[in-house]
Parts: sequence; structure tokens; C-alpha cells
Amino acid sequence: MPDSGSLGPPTSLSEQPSGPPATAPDAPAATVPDRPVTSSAAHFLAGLHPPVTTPSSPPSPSVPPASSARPSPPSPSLAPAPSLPPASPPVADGTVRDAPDLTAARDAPDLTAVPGTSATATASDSVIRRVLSGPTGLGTTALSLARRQGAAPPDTGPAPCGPSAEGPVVPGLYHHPIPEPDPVRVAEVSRRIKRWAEDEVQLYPQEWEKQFDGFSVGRYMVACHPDAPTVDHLMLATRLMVAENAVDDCYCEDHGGSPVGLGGRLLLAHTALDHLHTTAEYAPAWRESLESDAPRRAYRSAMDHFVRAATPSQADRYRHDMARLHMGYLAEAAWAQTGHVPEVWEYLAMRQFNNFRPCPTITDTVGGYELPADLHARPDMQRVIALAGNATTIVNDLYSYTKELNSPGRHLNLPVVIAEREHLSDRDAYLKAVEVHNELMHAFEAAAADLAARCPVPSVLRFLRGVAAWVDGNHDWHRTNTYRYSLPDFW
Ligand SMILES: CC(C)=CCC/C(C)=C(\C)COP(=O)(O)OP(=O)(O)O
Ligand SMILES: [Mg+2]
Repeated sequence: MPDSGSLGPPTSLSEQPSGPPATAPDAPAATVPDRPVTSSAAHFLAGLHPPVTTPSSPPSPSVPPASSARPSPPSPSLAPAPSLPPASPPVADGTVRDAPDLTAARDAPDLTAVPGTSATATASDSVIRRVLSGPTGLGTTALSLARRQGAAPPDTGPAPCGPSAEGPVVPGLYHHPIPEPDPVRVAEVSRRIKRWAEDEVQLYPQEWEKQFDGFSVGRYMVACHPDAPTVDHLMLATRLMVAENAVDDCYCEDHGGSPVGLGGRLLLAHTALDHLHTTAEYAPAWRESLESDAPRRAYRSAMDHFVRAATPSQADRYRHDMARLHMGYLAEAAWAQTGHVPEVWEYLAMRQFNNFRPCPTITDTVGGYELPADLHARPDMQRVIALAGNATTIVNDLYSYTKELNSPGRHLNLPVVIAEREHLSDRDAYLKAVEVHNELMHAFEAAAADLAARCPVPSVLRFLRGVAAWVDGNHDWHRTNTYRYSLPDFW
């Protein structure tokens, strides 16, 4: 039996922009622009990342650790913004409060304005910051995410949390530390996902249990979705994450996967997400096929749960992102079959598809609201999403470097491809991959901040915050998952 409760339809946030109607800009540049962030961008970024301290790795002699609490490049004309709670935090009954009124935000004085900044920028910053900050004043402290962290979700019990020792940050990696994920939520998500994996989809044989626990998917998803109104919402993301990894492991990689015949397996599994519509004669065989192996059982069940909670356009967005992912798997497999090492830019193109993108792009469904399809489709939003996906995926390349080095055959990742194609030592190639990651992160943040300034619609702002939270949670999970990952000895 599915274990989700009633999620209800996604809440529709007010779409009243505070400025002139936002129009989609021209297609974004294909390269990462190297330009300073604007004042409103800097405010947006400052609001995203309240200061948090986590153990840091030893400083590198050649690569100074990138500051995790400051946006870069710095904007000297701006005062530091106070830390902001998440926009539209959940209320105690598990529903999501509507976003604050933009009209009121526009009229309110900007207490953080700095003399010397332009009036236009200041007004715009003010609106963005107030929208992001969520409700304030008497009676609203219960809406704070930090306060909610102690609240016990329903149906708690003993939970199989995976190991999650503190791990070092890759030296020089630009990232944002996060607060420790709510342990009560982590325990409950971990308990429920194990029950789903074992009882509902028979995901793994007994001997893989330790690896399942070691994956720590409960911690992962709680870290990545701090604004999820309920554990049921978190479960939507958690089931999909487990299913996506089951397909990757069992079809492509370590658990029996192979490039040989991958296209056929992936296409048939994809029909669990994007159903076959066929004749009465052939439909039963297709339906039966969805129960015939663990990856398909997992995709089918996770998608059924997701579709019940998502709007049709959110479900379709997810299907599209998964088709992208499967195309990326196929390119990686084709190169593995022929022993081809792509050029660095070709590798980055493949990795833009074989990518975490399907995970941050469900942030609105998991948050209980909807980013409308036309706003999701804007080229500037697409650029933000692509950059976020690329930065998070290169984080994986860096943290999984030694794991992949020790796996059979040659496993491509960014340091390996740079070393081969640019004739660098393993160490120099790894350090260059860190730089590539950092540039992608800065470009993501600049693009998100620009979009927030250009289109300060509540659902856009909340979605951008959700994607940024996913980026940070993803880094934290990689850093802390010392069961799965360890850093090379380059420093
Ligand atoms: C969760 C999801 C959509 C995964 C898609 C692709 C994927 C597994 C990654 C981007 C992670 O990369 P990789 O396959 O290298 O994973 P590990 O390094 O083995 O953890
Ligand atoms: Mg990897």
C-alpha cells in the first residue's frame, strides 16, 4: 500500500508582479558570462544563505578555500543583508501559506538600503527581499523553518538512518554550508523509504541493505527540500531519488549495469513514467513488464505517487527531464562501448543531460505549490536550471572521483577527462575541475539573481530559492556521505 497521506493540490501563489510585466529575454548566452552581480542580485544571494559553520577541510596551498558564506564576486556598495527565513514557509497544519503581498512589500520602507545605491535598484531589492523573507511579525514565528525543525511529524518510530559522518569539503570548492537537516524528519523519511523499498517495490536483495542504508537518502532529501510542508511531500522526492539511482545502478553501473543493450532497457523503463498507449491486445504485457524488475517497479510506484500530487504540467516537466537524463546515460554508454574519451566540452554537454536536473526541478511539487509552465519555460529560467544542474553534477564528479577511480574500467568524470584531454597531472586536472565547478556556481547564482530581479513573481522567487536550497543540500550530502565518497589525497 502506498504510505503517502493526502497531499492536496499544489497551492497557487499570487502571480502579481510588482514591476512591469516580465517578458522573456532573448536566448541566453551559451557561455558563462564573467561579470559582476548587480545590487539586486547581491541582495538575492545574501538572502539565500544565512551564515552557517561546518567543519572545513585543510586549506590548500595553491587553492584557497572558497568562502562559503559570501557571494562572489563581492558587491562593495551593499550592506550585508540579514538572514532570511524561507519564503512561504509551511504552517503548522502542513499547508503552505500564500506568498506575502507584493504591493505591501513595494510600499514598505527599505530598511537595508545603502546610501549611494540607485533608487530603482533599491526598490527592486526591497521587493525581492521582502518576498523572500516570508511573513513577519507577531504570531509568525511558528512559520519559521528553524522553529519547525523540532516539530515531530506524525507516525514516527524507529528509523534506519544511514551513517552520516562529517566529511571534509573539497578544498577551494565554492559552496554554501547548510544547517543540520532536521533529524526528526530525516528519521521519519528514512523509516518510510525503507518500508517502501522493501515492502512495496522489493527494491534490493538482502545483501544490498547496507548500501541502501549507506546512501542516506532521508538525510539527502530533507537537506535538499527545507521548505517541504510535510513528510508526505518529502516522500515524493525521496521515492523518485531512490528509483533514479536504482535505474542508474542496475541498468548502467555497479549493480549489474552495462552499456550493452542499455537503450532498450531505458526506453522500456521510461514507459513507467510516460505510459504506453496501445491496443487492448498488447497493453496487458506492457503493464506486467512494469513489475518485472526492481528499477521498473520503483519508477512506476514513485511516479504514481508523484503524479497524484503534481499538476499535469509538473508531471510533464518531470517526464521531459527524465528523457533528458536517459539521453545522457546513452551518450555515456556509447562512449564507454567504444572507449572514446570526449573533449572536455563534449563531456560537459553529456553531463548536462546525465545530470541531477530532475531533482531540483520538482522543488515546487515538493513544496506544495506550482511554478506555472510558461514561467518554467522562460529561457532565463531554463538557464538557471541548467547551471544549477551542472554545478550539482560536477560536485558529484569531485566527491565520487576516488570511488570511480577504484571501479572497474575507466569511469569518466570531469577530472579524468581534463587530465586526458589537456595533458594535466591528476592533481592539476582535479583542481581545474574545481575551478570549472566554481564558475558554474557563480554563473548559476548570478543568473538566478538577475531573474529574481527581472521577474519578482512569488512562485518564481520561491522556485529559485528551492533550486538554490537543492544545490546546497546536494553538496552537503556529498560532503557528509563518507560511507560512499572520500576525497583524493591531493592536498
Ligand atoms: C538522482 C539522479 C537524477 C541521478 C541521475 C544521474 C546520477 C546518478 C548522477 C548525476 C550521479 O552521478 P554518478 O552516476 O556518477 O553517481 P555516483 O558518483 O556513483 O554517486
Ligand atoms: Mg560520480
